[in-house]
Amino acid sequence: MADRQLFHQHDTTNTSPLYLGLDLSTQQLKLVVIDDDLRVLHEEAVNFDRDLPHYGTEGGVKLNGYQATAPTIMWVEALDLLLGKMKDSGFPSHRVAGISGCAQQHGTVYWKQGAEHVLAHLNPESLLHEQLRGIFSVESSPIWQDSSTSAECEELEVAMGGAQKLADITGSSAYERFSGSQLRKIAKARPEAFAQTERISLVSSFAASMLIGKYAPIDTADGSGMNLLDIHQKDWDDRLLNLCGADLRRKLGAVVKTDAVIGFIASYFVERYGFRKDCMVVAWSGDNPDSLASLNLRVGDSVVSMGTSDTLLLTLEKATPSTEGHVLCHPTRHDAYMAMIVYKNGSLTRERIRDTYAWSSWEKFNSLVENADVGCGDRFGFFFYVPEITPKAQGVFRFEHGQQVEEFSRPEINARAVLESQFLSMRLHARRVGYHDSASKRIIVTGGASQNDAIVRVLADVFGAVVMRSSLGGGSATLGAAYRARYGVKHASGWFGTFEQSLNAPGAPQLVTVAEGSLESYEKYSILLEEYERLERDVCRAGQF
Ligand SMILES: Nc1ncnc2c1ncn2[C@@H]1O[C@H](COP(=O)(O)OP(=O)(O)O)[C@@H](O)[C@H]1O
Ligand SMILES: O=C(CO)[C@@H](O)[C@H](O)COP(=O)(O)O
Repeated sequence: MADRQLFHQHDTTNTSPLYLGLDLSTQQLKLVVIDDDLRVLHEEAVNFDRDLPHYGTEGGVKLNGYQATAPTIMWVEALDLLLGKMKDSGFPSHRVAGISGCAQQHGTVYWKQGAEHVLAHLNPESLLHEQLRGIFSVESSPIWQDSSTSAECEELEVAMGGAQKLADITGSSAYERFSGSQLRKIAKARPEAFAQTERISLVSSFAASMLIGKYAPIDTADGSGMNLLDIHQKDWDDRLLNLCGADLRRKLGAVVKTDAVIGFIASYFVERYGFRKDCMVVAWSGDNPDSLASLNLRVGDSVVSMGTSDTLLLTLEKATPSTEGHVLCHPTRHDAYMAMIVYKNGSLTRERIRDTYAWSSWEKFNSLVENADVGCGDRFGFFFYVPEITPKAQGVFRFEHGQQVEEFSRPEINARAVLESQFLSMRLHARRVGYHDSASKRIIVTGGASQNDAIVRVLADVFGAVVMRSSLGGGSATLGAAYRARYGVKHASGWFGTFEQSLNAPGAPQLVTVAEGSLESYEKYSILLEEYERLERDVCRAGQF
């Protein structure tokens, strides 16, 4: 897919535009280059644990009990490392007409007083992390894996008149990882640091700020993951701002539509990496909204993204939030919304089972999955190694013939049990955010684990669905960002088609069927789902946190 040779032609006559999409996700910073026909020319990535080991992260994160953070400066260093790799590969950055990006959602970055001045005067002779070290008032950014703010969540819900009232405004009841409760916690626990903070960014708008050399606005889609934005008015809710910290309207800045052009690339990148001065930067968003943007979906399609987290995404024509799951502003349609359910125990939990029961090999894991029966012979597992979001519970619980057991009598069954459990949970909870549960629907899979055929076959069986993958591979959030970059530039240059129309180009991804679940499997799993739902209630009681 990525043809490095393209960058070695030194063809100065080729001036056709290129677009970049970046994704600052949990474990890595990724980049994709597309041309004006939407063809993917190149992909690159920096993995935090492997390429920046001096920060000592595991899976890009530092865990301390319920707290989960990432060193903000690590993300800064990653950006130069990535662009340095691109430069070394002969990448013609002078052809880049537009850049956009996305990031893991909910995490926050705290810029000290005076930081914007530093951003505006970056010296291309030294690296970003050398210049930005010390300008964050909180040096470890709380991220989406954090579950340390239960008290603040309760305070927010009580103050707003209940969980449903909060969801009616912001699209979600209070969630520990959402930025509002995280801000309230920092404002209370570290008042001096909070007072010294000039600007608060999401991870997405923080990365965009480096690119434009000034504070970048938060976009409506990623802003919907904060418990602070009124998703109907598409503006901050002042009552919530006041509850979460002083002077927040100023500290958060304005909110913009996700397709807004937010500025031109900063001179640092022009001088150090050869970008052209008029390269536009389009608002950055969340990685899940950009996964949705990367796919030309039909009405009724669902997306299952299996990155570090697992998520289920749907387009909604109307916002009817409940206390389960999330409703976000849609990234590419101003009149629509997206529903989202999120699981913390996604890829890392599958990896843990693979390492324990399948000799750390996906191949062996897959053969264990394929050799086990539907329903694992009346066995169910709940694998919440880290405190789970959906449902709110922690711990590992196994049931064999209705009885709770420490370990299955056939331990190798864990491989299929973890997948069945994850997908039964999605089917159960998806119904509550607007998914119409019936067989033969289309599910489009994205993210690292979507490349695994055995995993997607179980997904197809549990949902009785046609599971499809993009012909362009697994990392679709970067691609969504690149498509938005291209659309934003075209729009700013006077083209008034819709985002969906802009995807009508020769290199647009094709959806390829990778697994087909049958009506028979759908019905079998419908019966298992009733037992699963009952057990889940017990697990939630036993695994409270
Ligand atoms: N063949 C595979 N089978 C199952 N999971 C895989 C496979 N290849 C990669 N993964 C999973 O993909 C995850 C990374 O997915 P990715 O979408 O890149 O994550 P993120 O965007 O959160 O950094 C890894 O944690 C890994 O477990
Ligand atoms: O918390 C959420 C969404 O609500 C997560 O989905 C994060 O956005 C992390 O994304 P990945 O790194 O797993 O792609």
